[in-house]
Amino acid sequence: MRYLTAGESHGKQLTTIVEGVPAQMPLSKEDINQSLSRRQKGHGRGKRMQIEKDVVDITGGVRHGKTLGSPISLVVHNDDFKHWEDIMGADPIETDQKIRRTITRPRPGHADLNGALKYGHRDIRNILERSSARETAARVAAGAIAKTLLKHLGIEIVGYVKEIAGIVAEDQEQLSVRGRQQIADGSPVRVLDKQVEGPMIQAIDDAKQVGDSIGGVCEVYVEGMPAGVGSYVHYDRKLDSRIAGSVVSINAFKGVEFGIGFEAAKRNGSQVHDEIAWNEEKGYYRTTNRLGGFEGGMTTGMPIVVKGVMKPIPTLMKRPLTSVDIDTKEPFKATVERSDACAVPAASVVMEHVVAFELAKALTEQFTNDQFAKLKEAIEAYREEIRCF
Ligand SMILES: Cc1cc2nc3c(=O)[nH]c(=O)nc-3n(C[C@H](O)[C@H](O)[C@H](O)COP(=O)(O)O)c2cc1C
Ligand SMILES: C=C(O[C@@H]1CC(C(=O)O)=C[C@@H](OP(=O)(O)O)[C@H]1O)C(=O)O
Repeated sequence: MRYLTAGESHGKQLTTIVEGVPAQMPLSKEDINQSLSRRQKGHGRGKRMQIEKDVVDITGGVRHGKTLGSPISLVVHNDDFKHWEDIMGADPIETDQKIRRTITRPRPGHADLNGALKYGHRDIRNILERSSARETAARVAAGAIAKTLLKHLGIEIVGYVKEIAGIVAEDQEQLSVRGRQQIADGSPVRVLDKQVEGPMIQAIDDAKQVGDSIGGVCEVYVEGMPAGVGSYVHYDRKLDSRIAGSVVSINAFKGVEFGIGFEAAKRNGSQVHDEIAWNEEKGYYRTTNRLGGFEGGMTTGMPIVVKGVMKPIPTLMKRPLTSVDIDTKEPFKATVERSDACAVPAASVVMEHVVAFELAKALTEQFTNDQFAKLKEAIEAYREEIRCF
């Protein structure tokens, strides 16, 4: 499976093409719309989320509620486009209008300056339109198809907020995937301990009030992946490395951890590795899950636990950093009209969906992607084979 997305933040629409989804898998608009709607929730977003109501139009690859095996094309319209038609249209415009609207002041921490240097654009709008995390709506649409595939195979995945501005949601460790889903379904910023919910929301409100931004940590938890998915034989087949790449590819994500992650550097080996046990019902399993479900680039059959860290949003409403105008070369202090103060809750939904895509991709590569029923059958047979191994 693979996917491509196209579209600018304030352009007409976002388009996603997903290729390699097995034929005859049940898929409805509702499966995708639920995910799109979850991505739009979450405390800390700016005014744009009040304008957009993301819903998908399936324009190819699905007929009568089932996939055809052909590429699936998905469209999500930008409701904000109506305010931007003259700025974002594909047709040429008058030079004086162009000059008036040209953006020449790059924001530190965004793609503005590097993108302008690389592509030679003197109007930074040509960079920010595509580097905007609006594109994550298209990625969530692709990931929702992957999630549907996983669900039909008995694999459950959920993403939620782990930490915001240093405030940690401690009580999640003991929860099952269902418990974690309840957290994510309600409001992605809600956590088990009500004591924690308050301070997180407060931290976001405080940042908003002073016109600054804050980041945090998202966690994705997966139950039901069989052991041995991925491979140790070549770097680009290691599933943990593919997941790490997909997480860091989310806008503003700067790091990834599996299981205890960076904490492993401080511990002895006996406190890091997970002992192997066996019983008739489960087959092989680990008595702990400190490595978060991966050994040798392959799943261990234990829950996958992966964290991603999101830096604070770079556009700062009232605490502008210094930058340089690319026309005048004069320093200036950036100010803005609209931005998110914190997008960690929304990003946890994005992370869930990019991880889901990597898992579905690995399963369809390892087993089959022709017919969904055959994929299911092959995985069930494999589960039984490894249980008795
Ligand atoms: C869901 C989500 C919403 C975001 N909203 C904003 C925003 O409102 N303003 C902003 O400057 N950056 C926002 N970002 C972050 C930028 O898109 C990101 O920092 C930028 O693309 C540069 O990429 P980098 O931070 O990965 O280097 C958002 C990111 C995500 C995941
Ligand atoms: C539009 C989305 O997020 C946007 C991501 C974003 C950025 O710079 O990354 C900047 C903001 O866009 P605008 O300048 O239009 O307010 C966010 O709203 C979305 O998540 O759907």
